[in-house]
Amino acid sequence: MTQQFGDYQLEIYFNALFGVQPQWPMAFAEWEAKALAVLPPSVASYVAGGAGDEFTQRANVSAFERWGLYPRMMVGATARDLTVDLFGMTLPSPLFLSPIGVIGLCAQDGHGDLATARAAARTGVPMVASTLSNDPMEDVAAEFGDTPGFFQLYTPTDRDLAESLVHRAEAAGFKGIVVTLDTWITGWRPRDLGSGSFPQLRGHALANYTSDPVFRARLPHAPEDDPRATAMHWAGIFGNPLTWEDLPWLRSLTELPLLLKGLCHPEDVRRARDAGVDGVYCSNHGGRQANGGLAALDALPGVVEAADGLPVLFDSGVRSGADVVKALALGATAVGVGRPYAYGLALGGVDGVVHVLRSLLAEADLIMAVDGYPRLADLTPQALLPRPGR
Ligand SMILES: Cc1cc2nc3c(=O)[nH]c(=O)nc-3n(C[C@H](O)[C@H](O)[C@H](O)COP(=O)(O)O)c2cc1C
Ligand SMILES: O=C(O)C(=O)c1ccccc1
Repeated sequence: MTQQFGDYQLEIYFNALFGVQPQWPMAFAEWEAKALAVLPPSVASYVAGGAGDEFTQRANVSAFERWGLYPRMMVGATARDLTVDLFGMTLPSPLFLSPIGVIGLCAQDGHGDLATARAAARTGVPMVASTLSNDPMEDVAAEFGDTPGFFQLYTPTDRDLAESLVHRAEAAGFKGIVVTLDTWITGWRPRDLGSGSFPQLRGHALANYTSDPVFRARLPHAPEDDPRATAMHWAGIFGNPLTWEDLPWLRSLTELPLLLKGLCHPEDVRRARDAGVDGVYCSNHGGRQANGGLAALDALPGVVEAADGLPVLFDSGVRSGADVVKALALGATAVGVGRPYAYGLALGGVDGVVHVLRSLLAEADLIMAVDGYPRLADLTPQALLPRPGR
């Protein structure tokens, strides 16, 4: 049975009819404003901020405005099918939760990684769990229920540690490894620089390292005894400036599906494909890494063409169900939600994340109904028209 995600709308109206008013904001701008007001200021600016004057971050969002979906009438789209096949699994929807390294800090109790995993269990929306986590990956994976999860690897320079992290992810039951390529060095982020605050350097989100036997063995003291030295050691091994010559080694670490995150150029996608990756992940890290660059959405069609049938995951700038539909029409296999769920978590914990995901899915589902595209396969580039004059 496919879920009719649009039913969330009826649930909200009927609840209100019987005296239960909606608990949370219904649109991104309000989630964001309210969440930023409740988060500690340094976390709020870390999450909301990006590289440089945040031109690319804004471009990610405004790129969606340049496309419009052609409405098609008399299709009879009474039932929609949003199920997606990915690496042999059938997912109820094409959404996933993008990795957010400080998601733990977005929850009041500091366990936002676990809360996000619980939201994944409740919605069937897979979580891509970051290497940077307040709770060890084994504890995060234990919350997934029947929903598959993916592990996002920040490849350390210490190869033994990289291997240990991947093997732990396999043992914990993750269904794929997502290697992020665009963050081996941190971009120029004026907001964080202005406050001199970088969460990981203050010891946050390092639980996957401090719980790792290889990492621990390299430290002269137990991480608990000297958190500052631990964070300094982490800073020394965190970022590996990988080259294409490293890809066979990464590929050799696991038989799980291997995806590369941060690919935007078609030539890079072809190289990745030739080297045997199982999927590509088109993203510019939400405009947090390099400013002045293109919107990720503008790179998506070229990535899809070069991927030549490999699954293409996409994120950067998705703020609404309409955005989800447009990314799917431009060829994404699955669409990642980033900042919006961090804000949902800050506002309402697990329920807040579930609300954000259900809202995005309800809107996407209702657009597919109203505009006459009942199946994901109906959403093709021909369904879109660039808006004139933009
Ligand atoms: C606060 C924050 C932390 C992030 N941490 C990670 C991370 O640990 N690993 C990773 O691959 N991407 C990370 N990202 C990037 C997201 O996975 C995703 O690409 C980005 O949020 C998409 O942009 P959007 O949120 O503006 O839609 C982070 C993003 C944010 C906002
Ligand atoms: O903040 C980020 O986007 C992120 O993923 C990160 C993680 C570690 C170092 C620098 C950036």
